Amino acid sequence: MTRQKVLLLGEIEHAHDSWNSLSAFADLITPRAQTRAEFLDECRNGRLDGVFVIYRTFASVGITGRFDDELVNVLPDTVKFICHNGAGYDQIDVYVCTARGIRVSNVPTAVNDATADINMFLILGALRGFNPSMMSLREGNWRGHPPPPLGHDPQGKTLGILGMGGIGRNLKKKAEAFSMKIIYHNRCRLTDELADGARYVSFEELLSTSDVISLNLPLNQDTHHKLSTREFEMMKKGVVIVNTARGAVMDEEALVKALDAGRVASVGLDVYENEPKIHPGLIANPHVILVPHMGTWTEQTQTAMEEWNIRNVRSVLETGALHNVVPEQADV
Ligand SMILES: O=CC(=O)O
Repeated sequence: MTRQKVLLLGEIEHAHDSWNSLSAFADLITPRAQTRAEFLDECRNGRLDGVFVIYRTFASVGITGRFDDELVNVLPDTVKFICHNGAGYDQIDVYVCTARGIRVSNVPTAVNDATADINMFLILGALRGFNPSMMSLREGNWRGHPPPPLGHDPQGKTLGILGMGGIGRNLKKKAEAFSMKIIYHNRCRLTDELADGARYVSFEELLSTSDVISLNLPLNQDTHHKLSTREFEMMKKGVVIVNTARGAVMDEEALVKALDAGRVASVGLDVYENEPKIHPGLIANPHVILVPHMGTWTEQTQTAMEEWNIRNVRSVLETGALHNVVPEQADV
C-alpha cells in the first residue's frame, strides 16, 4: 500500500516529537519552492502528487502567498485536508477549498488566553496613555515636556466586545476582574450560559455606548473594514479601540483620520492591514500602542498550537476526519 504524504509549509518550532511521530503513518515532505511562482510550478509539475494533507503556518504565506483560487486550484487532486496553525484563517479561501472537496481546520481555544492577555494589556496601556511617556523616558526626557495628560481607570468603563468567540469570552472574564462593564455584539446572539452576564447589543449600540471597543472578530468578506469613517463617527468622542484580531477589519486610513481629529483618543494594535507594513499615521501618533503581531507569541501557546494542528493531521491519517473544521465547513 502506498504511504500517505503530509506536506509541511513552514516550520515546526516546538512540537518536534509529535511531528516526528507522524512518520509512523506517512511520509513527511517539504516543498523546494522559495517563492509563490515556484510553489505553483511545483504543484503543476507533479512533484507534490500524492499529498493528502497540508500542515501550514501563518508565516508560510511569505513563500506561497494566500491560498486563493489560483493556488487551491493547482493543488494536486490528492489533497483533501489543510490544517492551518492559527486561529485566524483569512489566508485561506475556504469557499474555494469547499468547492474542491478540501476540508480546512484551524487552531481555536489554544490561542484564547495569550490573545486575551495581550488584549487586556493593550486596553490598559491605551486607557492609561502609557505610550508617550514610555517613548520620552527612552529619549532621556522622563515623562516628557509637558508631561502627558492623566490616563483613565478601567473600573466602571463599558467595554464593547465585537466578536464574542473564544477570545472575546476569555477577554470578558479578564476585563471583569478590572470591574469593566461588558456589552457585546456578535453574528449570533449567545446562549445565556455562554454570554455569562454580558449584555447583547446591536452593532450601532455597541459603537455609540462603549468607552472601549475591542475587535475580536474574524476577517472575512463580511467583516472587511467593519469599522470605517461612518462607524468612527458613531462612537463616543474619546473612545479607545483595541485590535488583536486582523488589521483589515478596520479601515486604517479612516482610523488615522479619526485619531487626528481627536474622535478616537487612543488605540492599541497588535495587527495591521498590510503587515508588516504599518500606516505612517499610526507610527507618528504617540497615542497608538503598537505591538508587532505577538498575540500568541509565548512558549506555551505556540507549543499548544502546534500540538493542536498536529493532532488534526494525525486524526486525518488515522480516521480520515479532522478533529475540528472551520465554522464555514461545519455543515458540509
Ligand atoms: O494571529 C494569530 C492567529 O490567527 O492564531
